[in-house]
Amino acid sequence: MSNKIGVLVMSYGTPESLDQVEAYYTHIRRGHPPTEEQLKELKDRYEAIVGGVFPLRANTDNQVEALQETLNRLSGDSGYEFVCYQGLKHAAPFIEDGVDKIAQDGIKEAIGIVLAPHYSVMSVGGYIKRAETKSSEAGISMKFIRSYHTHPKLIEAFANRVSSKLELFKEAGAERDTVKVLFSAHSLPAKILEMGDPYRDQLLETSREVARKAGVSNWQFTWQSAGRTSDPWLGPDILDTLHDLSKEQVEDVLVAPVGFVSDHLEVLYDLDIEAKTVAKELDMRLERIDSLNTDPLYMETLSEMILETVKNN
Ligand SMILES: CC1=C(CCC(=O)O)c2cc3nc(cc4[nH]c(cc5[nH]c(cc1n2)c(C)c5CCC(=O)O)c(CCC(=O)O)c4C)C(CCC(=O)O)=C3C
Ligand SMILES: [Fe+2]
Repeated sequence: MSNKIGVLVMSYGTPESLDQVEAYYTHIRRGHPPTEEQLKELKDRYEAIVGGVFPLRANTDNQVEALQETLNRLSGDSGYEFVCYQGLKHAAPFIEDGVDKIAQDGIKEAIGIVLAPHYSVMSVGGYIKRAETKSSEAGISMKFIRSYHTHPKLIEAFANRVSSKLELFKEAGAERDTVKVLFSAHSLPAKILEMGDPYRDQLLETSREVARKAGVSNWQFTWQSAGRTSDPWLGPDILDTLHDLSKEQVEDVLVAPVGFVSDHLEVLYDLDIEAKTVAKELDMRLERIDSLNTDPLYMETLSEMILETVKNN
């Protein structure tokens, strides 16, 4: 008899069309609608990346499908069958919808995992809290994976991407060690540090391990995509970092956004359009590593974390 285990795969969520951007933004702002100006600015950014297509939608679908396939392949004859459900933070199907579906399918045991490797009480912590509340209401026993930022296969996947992009600089005549590798992640309000949040330290650990694995010594960490609010966010921001590097005569920069696992607005706009424009003004060459998306090493990272959690029951 096969023992079914639900896997709630949680991700940020994205609108599916331009007319859904307002509802999405209002949800991110905890029910406070954006001003006309804020809304236009966000719509403009989505239009700039792909003209009204929302890549994170299909990317998340693909990741969840690939995860279910990888997980069931790796679990072999364990006797378990894993069924994956999506639960999104700010768009449908919401985290609560995913838990409801698990319950409707009569599954009593589930694992929750987030498509973001690093834990912060403000990011992954928020996903887990909502899933926990809903699953206890629904009578599902749910365990969570809080982070997987140093899993060897995750490190390997990022390191492979760094190495292959460094080759491009080499072909263009730049010595490997002159290329500055900039690891980056989504900024959060600076107050998380006073709360003893592990987010920054986990990101630095990932960066250090990827650099070591790829044989990179010329690197630093920087933040990106900070919110536009009055309280201070973690810095330095990547745009300031580029200005500083330019003053140090750095000409070649490879950005490795290790806080993200998929192509979406923060990568395709904040890096590929905004940061690239600034680099160009400064006469620097800026490249970005490819996103993990459904990289088999990433799918194996998630699967191994899930299988371990089930085994340790
Ligand atoms: C830590 C973190 C991650 C990484 C971890 C994770 O993946 O969870 C992340 C990812 C993402 N953030 C995304 C989009 C947005 N985030 C915003 C706003 C905010 N992000 C925050 C944090 C994070 N965000 C915070 C503290 C805010 C301020 C409002 C609040 O306190 O909650 C806004 C509002 C406008 C703006 O500020 O730009 C947008 C549009 C998309 C989807 C893009 C797409 O659709 O392609 C993705 C993957
Ligand atoms: Fe965000």
